[in-house]
Amino acid sequence: MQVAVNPTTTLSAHEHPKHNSVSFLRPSLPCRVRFRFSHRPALRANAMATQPQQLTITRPDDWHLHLRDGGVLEAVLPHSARHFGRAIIMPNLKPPVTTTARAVEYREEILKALPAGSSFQPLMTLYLTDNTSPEEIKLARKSGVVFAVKLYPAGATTNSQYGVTDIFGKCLPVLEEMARQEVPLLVHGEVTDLHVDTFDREKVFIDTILAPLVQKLPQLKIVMEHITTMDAVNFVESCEEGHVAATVTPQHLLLNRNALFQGGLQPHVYCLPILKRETHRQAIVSAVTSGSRRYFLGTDSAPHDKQNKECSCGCAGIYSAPVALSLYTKVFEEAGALDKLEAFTSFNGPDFYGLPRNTSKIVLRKSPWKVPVTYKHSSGEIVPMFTGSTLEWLPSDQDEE
Ligand SMILES: NC(=O)N[C@@H](CC(=O)O)C(=O)O
Ligand SMILES: [Zn+2]
Ligand SMILES: [Zn+2]
Repeated sequence: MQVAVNPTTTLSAHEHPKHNSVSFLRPSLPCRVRFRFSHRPALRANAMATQPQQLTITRPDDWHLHLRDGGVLEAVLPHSARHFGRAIIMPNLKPPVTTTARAVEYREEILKALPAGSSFQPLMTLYLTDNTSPEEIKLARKSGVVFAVKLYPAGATTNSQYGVTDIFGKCLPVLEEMARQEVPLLVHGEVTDLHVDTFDREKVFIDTILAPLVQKLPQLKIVMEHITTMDAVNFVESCEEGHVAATVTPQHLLLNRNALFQGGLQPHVYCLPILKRETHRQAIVSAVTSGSRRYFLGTDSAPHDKQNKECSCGCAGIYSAPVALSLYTKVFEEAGALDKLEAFTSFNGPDFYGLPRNTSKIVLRKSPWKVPVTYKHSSGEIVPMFTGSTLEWLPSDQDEE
């Protein structure tokens, strides 16, 4: 990774002096008030003196992405394809992608919707159900286009109603086949028991499902998707490196649960697992910026039409694809860990999946830019995370420089 302290001077990242930085939750998202990052002025002046203005990093991948289909796919795909080399494509369509044959078709739809000249690669996944067969896993492996299988506990999140009702009762033969074929299991890690408090669902899932699963099938590769708690961090750290890893979203690094209620109910920061309290956010930031190889970028960018977010029973999901790279960079900058950014965005994911790292580069420049208020699609519009606000880091392709 190269770091430029001004646009003309380039240092390698490890030579760069760590700056004093603050990591705190800025007051967020009052109704109709634009989100703005604020630093304490004294620290800001100090930080400005040493902070780099430009970074060149290996092209990142997104290891957790919802692209949907039809008009929404066409509208959102360019935002991911612009800067990411590859993405793990989530299978929770309506109806879900439960077979390799359907994954192959869906992949074709995505490739067709790509902007001309894009080399973005969709890495497909299967949606695990109570009836998925070990045979399907062999087909998936043989296809060369399916890279993982996704576990949605039935009822846990958007379009999860066909998900698994009893993992140990119904899915062990499939999971054993996945371990044999080295197909990773991606996990939405929340229990669905209505008696369990929403904020505890990840921890209870770890205790009652994930820990026993790792004990039973230590060879199965598992990615705990979109982790939100220090319990998840502790769990991931307790497992063998290379067997259990986690993706982390921009929202769980930047926001705590206050953001949901700041100045009124805020549907555009509602996602699952729900935002947690500040101590959990801090634990995730520390884990991710520590340089550990167990964590990698997964935006969980999850577009829903504005109407389905701003209504009496709004959908869970935050559309972050256009802003994610700016936000991750911000998080690492605030933690004084810009030298660890590239491993998180571009190395740890492919290393875990056993895929080559990307060879092309992107440039992240400090150049304030305004997030559009909405993005139109064929039958509606999508409100992005941090709608209408100004972000500091602007990503661009190296050859655009
Ligand atoms: N994260 C979300 O809140 N929503 C996702 C589903 C998921 O990843 O759980 C979606 O598909 O909308
Ligand atoms: Zn999920
Ligand atoms: Zn998701």
